[in-house]
Amino acid sequence: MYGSEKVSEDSERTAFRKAEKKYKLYYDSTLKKKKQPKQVDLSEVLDFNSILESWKNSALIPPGIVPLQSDSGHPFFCLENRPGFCFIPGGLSIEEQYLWIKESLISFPQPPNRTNHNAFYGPIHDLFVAAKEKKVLVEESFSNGDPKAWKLVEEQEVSSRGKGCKSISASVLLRKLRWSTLGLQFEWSKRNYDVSLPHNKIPDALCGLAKRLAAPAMPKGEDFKPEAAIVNYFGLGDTLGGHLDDMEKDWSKPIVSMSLGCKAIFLLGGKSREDPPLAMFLRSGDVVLMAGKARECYHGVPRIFTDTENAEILALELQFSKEEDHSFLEYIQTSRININIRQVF
Ligand SMILES: O=C(O)CCC(=O)C(=O)O
Ligand SMILES: [Fe+2]
Repeated sequence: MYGSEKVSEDSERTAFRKAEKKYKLYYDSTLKKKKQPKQVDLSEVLDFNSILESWKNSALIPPGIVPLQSDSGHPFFCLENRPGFCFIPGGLSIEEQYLWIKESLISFPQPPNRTNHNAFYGPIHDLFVAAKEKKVLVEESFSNGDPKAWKLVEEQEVSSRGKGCKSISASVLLRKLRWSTLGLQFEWSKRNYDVSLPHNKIPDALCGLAKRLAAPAMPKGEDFKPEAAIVNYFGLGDTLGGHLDDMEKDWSKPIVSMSLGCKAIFLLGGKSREDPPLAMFLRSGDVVLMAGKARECYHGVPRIFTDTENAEILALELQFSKEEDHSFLEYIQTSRININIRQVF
């Protein structure tokens, strides 16, 4: 489901794939100077921020979009032709965005939570701090024949280990961090939850937040139980290919999906990859709910924007302007984080 995965020739020709190709990042090879992203026509991308503004100012709403209000009075939108899909513009306050960006970088990738690095390097503790301290992950081999293992060491220590020693800097690993899993661990190779893997419960504060956000998409009288979450990390050029999240038992319960950091384009397709998807912007703080019929809809993220004009992270930059937050600011200025929370059973 990640951008690097191969796509078959047939799926290359679907309407979903065409939209992915339309929006994905290409560089302009006609320009001699610095690599420049190719211009892309964004005129068909739904912008719920401006829809909200015109709704508030003049009660005008484009056809097919249904404006609603949560119990707390927060506005959100549904789509007539995609029942079960809700878009909550600015569903997270700036303070919540600040908190969950920090948690996504500091706590969420901590073992026993797994990340995309586990399969190759084993568990890595404190990756974000290690990157800040310019540490390096080195491969250790043991003379007693124990299997090799990777360990974080100070930069200066690397040269003393000799030329043959395999190593990779923590900052490169942080850049290559693509996902971490919280609560019940998702096993990507089997595309299922592996309940036998050690795991911590989803933190209470995140549970509370997810329950509150899930409310507009919940069946009446039922309670959302957050049991697992996938945290996706995107740098410029990273994509999340069209997919379904179909490994949870009860599709009447929503997936609660929160966007943090740089703006992205989200594609919401239909039941088939042949259905032309709707494109919409996802900004920091936006929340998407997918429940019921919407759980059968292909979706993905073909593009994130990291340039000042398009990233739209000014408020976040101010929030992270203290000296002690510099490393978070640096990361989020070129990244997007998505936390999506699920009830598994
Ligand atoms: O990044 C996003 O907004 C969507 C993430 C998603 O669909 C997933 O992880 O299943
Ligand atoms: Fe998904």
